[in-house]
Amino acid sequence: MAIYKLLFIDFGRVAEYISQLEVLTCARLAAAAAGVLSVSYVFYSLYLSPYCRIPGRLLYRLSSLPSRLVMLLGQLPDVSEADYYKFGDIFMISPGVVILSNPADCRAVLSTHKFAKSDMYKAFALIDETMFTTHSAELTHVRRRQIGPAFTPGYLNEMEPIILECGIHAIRAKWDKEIAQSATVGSAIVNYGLHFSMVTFDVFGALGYGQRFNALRDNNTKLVDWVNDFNKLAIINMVYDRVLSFPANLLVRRLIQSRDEFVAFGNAAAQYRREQLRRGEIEKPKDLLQVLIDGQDPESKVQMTPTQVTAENISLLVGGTDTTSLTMSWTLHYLMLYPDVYRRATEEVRTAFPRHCTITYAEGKARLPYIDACINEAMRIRAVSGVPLPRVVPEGGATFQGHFLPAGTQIGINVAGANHHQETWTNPRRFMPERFLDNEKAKHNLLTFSSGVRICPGRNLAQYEMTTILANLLKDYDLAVPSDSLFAPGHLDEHGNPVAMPCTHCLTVSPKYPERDCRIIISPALEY
Ligand code: HEM
Repeated sequence: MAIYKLLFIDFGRVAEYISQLEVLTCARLAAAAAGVLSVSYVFYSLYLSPYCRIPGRLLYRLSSLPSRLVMLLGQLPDVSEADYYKFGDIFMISPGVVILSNPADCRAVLSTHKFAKSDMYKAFALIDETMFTTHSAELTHVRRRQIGPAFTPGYLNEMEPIILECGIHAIRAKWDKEIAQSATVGSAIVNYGLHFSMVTFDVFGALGYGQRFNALRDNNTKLVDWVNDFNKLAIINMVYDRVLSFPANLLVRRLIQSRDEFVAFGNAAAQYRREQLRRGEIEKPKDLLQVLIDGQDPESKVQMTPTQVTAENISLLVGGTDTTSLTMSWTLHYLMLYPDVYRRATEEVRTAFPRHCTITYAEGKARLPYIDACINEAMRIRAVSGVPLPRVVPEGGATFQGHFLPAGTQIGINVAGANHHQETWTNPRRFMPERFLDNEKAKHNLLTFSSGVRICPGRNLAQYEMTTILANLLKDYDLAVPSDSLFAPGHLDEHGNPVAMPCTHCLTVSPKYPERDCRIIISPALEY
């Protein structure tokens, strides 16, 4: 029996009654009903919902629109950081979405597969499920066992000649050429943001595809364009998850075509490698592509299919290029804002190494603790992953900061908030690399690479690139901010710290105006 009969509602008579009412009266009734519903919703959200005692901006607690808008405008990193300072360890950013900023809480969530990644990650599974997109603990384990060997120190040492060739050697060649061709004798202005981006793509192109793209030298942006298109498609897929099906796919035809070309390129690179090896034309190279092809889970003995190889390769490329280059950009930016830090970093490297040499990762790690601390401090103060990492509360719910969160609540791990946590970091708004010197606890509290079961598997590769590039550049070049730069040491904020260039966020936290703000004057360091 229909429910309305149970409730003794005769809809025929209701309709007849409504038809007899004047239009104006109907409108008034509708408005009154909408008003009552709205007031009830606000009342429920603020006083009755399970989240009603959790602080947060009023509008954010009532609707998901403000946080979506903030995200669209690229302001999420600033808002996540500012709201941490305003509301503390726990706050709401959207109905049913709670942000955690206490490093211990964040680590507790990230330490277990029980708090699974949210559905948002599915948007990136544009080819196949990958280590990055999967919810499955089992697949995560398998993939980490298959791909993980690429990021061990032993294997990274084997890959280091390529990292140096496509990284620091390529930048040196570029910068020397810029200086030689500059109208100003002995110096040039370059855009480090652009150059760091190009080299990380070149390093990955060589390691993941066995090819030299020479993005930095020849401005070949093929790989960069594919990744940008891939990211755009993933973001649209996040907003509208049927975009890959007819008819919506017609609107993103170009992006789908670009993805298909990218996949075909990846498949062909792997196939070519297999054939070269089968014909005995080459020795087995030591690179990422080879690990992806060979990678076998020691437990299940499972290897990846060709599609999985290509999907994981793209996922590593997407996850590992901008993150690394942007971290280098923020590091250099902060060094320019804090002249004492810059001086100490250059003194350290120029005391430890002769003028004409290339510092390897192992040498840098062993003898350049201050530069290592500068990179860590840049990763803390401006984490390129500084937006909440979404996870879901499991069955049974969970309690954080005295608030019970029911199952299904979405948690955002506020990397920016945790990295500014005032009880964890002294004077968190200030760039102070020395806080990382001889301080394993500080490194443990740094959440920029995430933590726990889904911690960034590529962090060691990123460290190889960042240390070798930054240490060698600080050794070989004198760097200075152009006189027309808006962001210089003397330009202080209300807390007495140099104002950093503004940032924006798409998938990573990047300078908002890189053409304007990432310019730097370079000149060869004097012989010493
Ligand atoms: C400074 C550079 C980097 C930073 C700051 C960084 C940061 C992160 C963070 C925060 C996560 C967790 C994301 C989440 O849970 O939503 C992550 C995951 C990941 N990163 Fe990185 N990353 C960097 C470099 C790299 C590199 C070089 C690679 C590979 C070449 C890489 C590959 C990955 C992959 C595959 C994941 C997914 C892991 C999983 O979900 O199990 N990353 N990274």
